[in-house]
Amino acid sequence: MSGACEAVLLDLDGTLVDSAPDLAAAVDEMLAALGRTPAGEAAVRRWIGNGAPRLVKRALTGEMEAEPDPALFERAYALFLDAYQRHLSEGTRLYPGVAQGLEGLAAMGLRLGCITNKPARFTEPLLARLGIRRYFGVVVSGDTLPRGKPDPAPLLHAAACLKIEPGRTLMVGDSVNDVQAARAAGMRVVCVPYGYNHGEDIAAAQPDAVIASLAELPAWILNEAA
Ligand SMILES: O=C(O)COP(=O)(O)O
Ligand SMILES: [Mg+2]
Repeated sequence: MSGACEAVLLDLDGTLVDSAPDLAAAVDEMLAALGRTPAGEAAVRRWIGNGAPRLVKRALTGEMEAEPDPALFERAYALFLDAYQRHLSEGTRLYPGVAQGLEGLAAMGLRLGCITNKPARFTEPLLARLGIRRYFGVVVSGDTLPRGKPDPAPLLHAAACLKIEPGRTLMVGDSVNDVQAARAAGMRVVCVPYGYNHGEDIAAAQPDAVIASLAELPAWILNEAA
């Protein structure tokens, strides 16, 4: 687990991009179509991270793990998908330091992957529109495999695609799901503190390090994991 770092897997929402404004717009449009009160962006920020179906269930129930009526969920999920498709990249931006960090990692010759719980139909256009698709040798979305993070499968799948051992692969994320998936995959994990961790301090999940921005990542790897 302490081999030199040869690949870096990066989470999308809350790590590379602040997508909360567009996700909140889609959630609120869905709720309005169902005759419900809007949730607002602050609530949506706490609900992001376990994929789109769970986000919609949280918006319908106000609970993190509750199951809404299946027929209501189906209707709401279709409304959400339609709304998010239209809002996808209106207000979504790269966080400061992301472009510099990706460029630095690529210049070090590291293989890069993007591992997100976001559905693939949104991941690919978003990466392309923000101009960062070309950095990633593999993209694994929330519906690429039967299970998303915190299951280690998406991370192990990405490492296998890049032909790099898990012990030589670093996960970078914003949430406890990223830390748990990395630990279960036998990978080191670095977190950023600015994303969506359900309102909790990410340091409590005990990643190997917390860095203020991705601009710090190339130097961290050179010092800690080269
Ligand atoms: O919950 C989501 O849809 C996305 O979350 P992630 O990109 O942080 O994995
Ligand atoms: Mg995230």
